Amino acid sequence: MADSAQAQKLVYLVTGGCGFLGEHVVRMLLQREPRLRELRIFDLQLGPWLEELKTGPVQVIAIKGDVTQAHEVIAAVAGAHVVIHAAGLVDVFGRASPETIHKVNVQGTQNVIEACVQTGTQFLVYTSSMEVVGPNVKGHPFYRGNEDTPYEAVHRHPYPHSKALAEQLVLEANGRKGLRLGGRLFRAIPTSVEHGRVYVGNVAWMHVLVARELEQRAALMGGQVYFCYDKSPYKSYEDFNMEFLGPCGLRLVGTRPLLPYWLLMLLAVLNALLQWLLRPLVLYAPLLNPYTLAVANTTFTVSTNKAQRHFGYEPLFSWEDSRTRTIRWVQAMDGSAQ
Ligand SMILES: NC(=O)C1=CN([C@@H]2O[C@H](COP(=O)(O)OP(=O)(O)OC[C@H]3O[C@@H](n4cnc5c(N)ncnc54)[C@H](O)[C@@H]3O)[C@@H](O)[C@H]2O)C=CC1
Ligand SMILES: C[C@@H](CO)CCC[C@@H](C)[C@H]1CC[C@H]2[C@@H]3[C@H](O)CC4=CC(=O)CC[C@]4(C)[C@H]3CC[C@]12C
Repeated sequence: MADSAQAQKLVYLVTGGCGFLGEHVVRMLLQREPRLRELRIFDLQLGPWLEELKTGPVQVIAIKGDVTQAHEVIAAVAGAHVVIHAAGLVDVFGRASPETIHKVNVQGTQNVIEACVQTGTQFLVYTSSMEVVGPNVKGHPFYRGNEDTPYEAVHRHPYPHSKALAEQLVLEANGRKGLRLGGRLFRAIPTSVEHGRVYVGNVAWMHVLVARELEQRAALMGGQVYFCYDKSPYKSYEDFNMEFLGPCGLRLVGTRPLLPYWLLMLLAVLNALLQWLLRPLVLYAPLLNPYTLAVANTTFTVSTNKAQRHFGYEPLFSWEDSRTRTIRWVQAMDGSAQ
């Protein structure tokens, strides 16, 4: 009894805990962090699924709050041993204004850092983005690179720009005291363009491990950047999607892109122009714009074992398991959309 009371001593806060990644982190912490006493979940929107978590041995506290509001963040952070900051505005489609993206991703992160410093929370794990590294607008491939691979990063788009600024803030702060299925998709991207993808469960697992090991290995791990990786195969964006969409009844038509690249780019530019023209009347934010086309059309994969070397990370879910789970998830999403 005394042992378990002593063992269960940690207070964690997950910002963006009701988002796609955040929910996985929350569930993973409850399953796999035996030292957890209290788990605070901070988000703009709280999901109804939180209720079921409140009946377990860990005290789960849902906090409806906004990372852009410094006082709300301080109140949530106070007394937490570890903060996992996964809240963010993910938008590469022009839905939100650059100012809003900056406010949530950069100012929000600054507020989290300040709250940690002010309240004495020593351990902050920040979810960045591959977009911070690239691909760059020049289309330079990043072929199975690792955290030390030189690559010319250029951030013209508001989302990667904001994530890069926020990552820099976190690094600098280190050490400071204080769909409908059944249909066809048309291939647009060559199969030779390789994309790195990671199963969300493994990303969540890496967060849990980093947070757990950070205290013991602060000298090694503090201020470090870790790529997320697992055993997912290197494939083009569309071929990878077909690993899940194929078993759900979708078919990818064409072994080569059906439209030439210049035509896709023209469509992308037209979309951007339409977005600009229509903005006073209606929000037009299609999937295809010059930025998303450049990302989809540039090889960007990682090959590293830094997380394994620094804190013993091994993927929790095999590729087969990740694939099966994702197929089930896609099927469930489709079911609930109908
Ligand atoms: N979706 C992706 O492909 C990738 C996402 N990331 C990063 O991972 C993190 C989580 O992303 P996802 O779970 O995919 O996105 P998501 O949109 O599902 O989750 C983000 C969560 O943050 C919350 N949030 C947004 N603004 C907030 C605010 N002002 N205050 C409090 N909470 C707020 C949202 O309500 C949402 O629940 C983000 O920081 C994102 O930049 C990194 C790499 C890839
Ligand atoms: C041209 C289309 C033909 O099928 C395909 C368009 C696909 C794009 C919408 C996606 C291709 C790559 C995606 C991005 C990538 O996975 C990295 C990301 C990381 C983040 O932090 C946020 C999301 C995203 C930018 C992701 C967004 C969608 C794509 C651009």
